[in-house]
Amino acid sequence: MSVSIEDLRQRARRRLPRTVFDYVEGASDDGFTTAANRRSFERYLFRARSLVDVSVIDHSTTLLGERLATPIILGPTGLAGLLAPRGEELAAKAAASRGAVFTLSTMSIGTIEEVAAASSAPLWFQLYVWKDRGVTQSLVERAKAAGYRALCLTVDVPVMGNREQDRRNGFTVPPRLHFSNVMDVLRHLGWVLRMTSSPRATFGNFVDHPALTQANAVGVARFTNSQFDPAVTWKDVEWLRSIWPGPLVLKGISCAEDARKAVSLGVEALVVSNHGGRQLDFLPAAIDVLPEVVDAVEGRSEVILDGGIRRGSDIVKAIALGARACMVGRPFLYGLAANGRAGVERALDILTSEVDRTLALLGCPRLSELDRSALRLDAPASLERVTTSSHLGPHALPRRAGGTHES
Ligand SMILES: Cc1cc2nc3c(=O)[nH]c(=O)nc-3n(C[C@H](O)[C@H](O)[C@H](O)COP(=O)(O)O)c2cc1C
Ligand SMILES: CC(C)CC(=O)C(=O)O
Repeated sequence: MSVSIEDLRQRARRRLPRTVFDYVEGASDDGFTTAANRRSFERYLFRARSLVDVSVIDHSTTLLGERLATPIILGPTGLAGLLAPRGEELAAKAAASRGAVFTLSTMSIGTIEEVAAASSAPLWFQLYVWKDRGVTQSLVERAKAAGYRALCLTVDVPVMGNREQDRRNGFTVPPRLHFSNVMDVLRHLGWVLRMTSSPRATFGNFVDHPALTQANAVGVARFTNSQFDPAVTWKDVEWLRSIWPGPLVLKGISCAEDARKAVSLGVEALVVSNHGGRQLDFLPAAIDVLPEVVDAVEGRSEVILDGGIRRGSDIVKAIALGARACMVGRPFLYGLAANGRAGVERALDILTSEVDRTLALLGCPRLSELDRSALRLDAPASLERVTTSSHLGPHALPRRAGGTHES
């Protein structure tokens, strides 16, 4: 039985061919940022209160005007349908069963319409802007027609990050057998057999694209770099505002200046994210950027933290630092690969029960009442080893003016 996200990860590793697992794990360049996303959570320690009635725990939150049963959002992940047949639909169903938001990637295997039809979860659509603005506009219109509630524009992929392992593996869409991976694929016949029931093995929203035939496997970076527009600017945010009637979310914000610019354009929510360390390497850990962005927006936009969450305690730390909710990527993908819909539900249940236990032990029964006073903001000497090895220094965290830290 999987009792932690790491257990699900190990199961996913056993069940997936190496090239597919490597794609999920993929970090750019030296993997500094991916590792920092995890490591930096260790720098935030708790200040627990005792003798508080914690017999009832409330981990609900509000986001974009909606009350949500859980602060966990399933983030956009391209090609999730390679982990299990109809993978996006299964994950969206799991999200619905737990009251979580599911975000569908532009680059999913399942289409905008298939996923909307399969799930009653609150759905967000993640957008990559294509050079052909006609394609972009039609994606937005399809999402609107299918009932997606928010449009989540990813702003940290002007070009694809350098995922060296995918390049070594010759990872393509559809995945191709070649001399170097044939033995590995044969060792994962269960996956091969399961995937025979998949409707397709390429980007579902672009099935008619001439570059995407079964006969013509393309490298993900080659394809996306040829289609995504590296010239996207704030003007496009204004354009999207004009064609999308609902809330707009920007994902991939990593500094105060961009946060303030987004607020000035009326963007409703920002996702502090470095794409799980898959894009620009040597960005700081997302949790270390969070206070800067929270302080910059001054409550005029909601802030979501994304990157490195593997424990409920990570979620509690992010909420205490001012996030409204947290996105997870790999944790639910591990669950999906390990056991389909039930695996995603397991991932959500593991994180939720860890949130609840952490809140109880912290003496704060309501997630919405967390603030920075729940954390020790200065890394004590016991953390020196961690801070030294992470190159981040002990005082990266700006204090909120008038914070309750000393109370
Ligand atoms: C396999 C995979 C595919 C991803 N695809 C997308 C995508 O299509 N669009 C996007 O905005 N982010 C994408 N991401 C980034 C995630 O949305 C999220 O930012 C990241 O996974 C968070 O880090 P975590 O995996 O540590 O939770 C992807 C991440 C992974 C692992
Ligand atoms: C298919 C890719 C474009 C998805 C993505 O954004 C990623 O792998 O990080």
